[in-house]
Amino acid sequence: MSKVLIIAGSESDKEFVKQALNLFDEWNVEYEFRIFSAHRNLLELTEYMKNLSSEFKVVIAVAGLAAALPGVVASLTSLPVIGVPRDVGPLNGIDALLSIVQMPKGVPVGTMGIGNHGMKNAAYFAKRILDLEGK
Ligand SMILES: Nc1c(C(=O)O)ncn1[C@@H]1O[C@H](COP(=O)(O)O)[C@@H](O)[C@H]1O
Repeated sequence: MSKVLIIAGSESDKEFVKQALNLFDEWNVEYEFRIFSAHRNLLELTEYMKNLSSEFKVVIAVAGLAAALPGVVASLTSLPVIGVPRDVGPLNGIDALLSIVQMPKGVPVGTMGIGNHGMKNAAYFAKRILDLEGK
């Protein structure tokens, strides 16, 4: 069974991420949800990504503020990575968006919009990627 991996930067992102998890539950899409911060737990994140199961076909990486996480995840896998900028902090997600969207060449992150719509669209986009397998 193909699965989606969702990684968020903090426990404080959990409720936000739930919007995507609810959609996956509704669609019977399998997923794993993990919390890792590139800033705070880089070594653990790297170790986890090194041993990733081949069941995963796409990764969603969610972070607010200075959002290094999606780019770092994209540097550690050849799977498609969808980045979601969370609308937190004094800049309301503009900081996270700019951290995610301008990746150096060769390390792409498919960047969604800021906030709730971006989180839900990440689920829709991941589902489209999984659906390619049956086509
Ligand atoms: N942007 C990052 C990264 C990272 O990019 O590695 N790690 C945590 N964070 C973000 O910091 C915000 C506040 O986190 P805390 O509530 O833990 O202080 C969260 O939205 C998280 O995604």
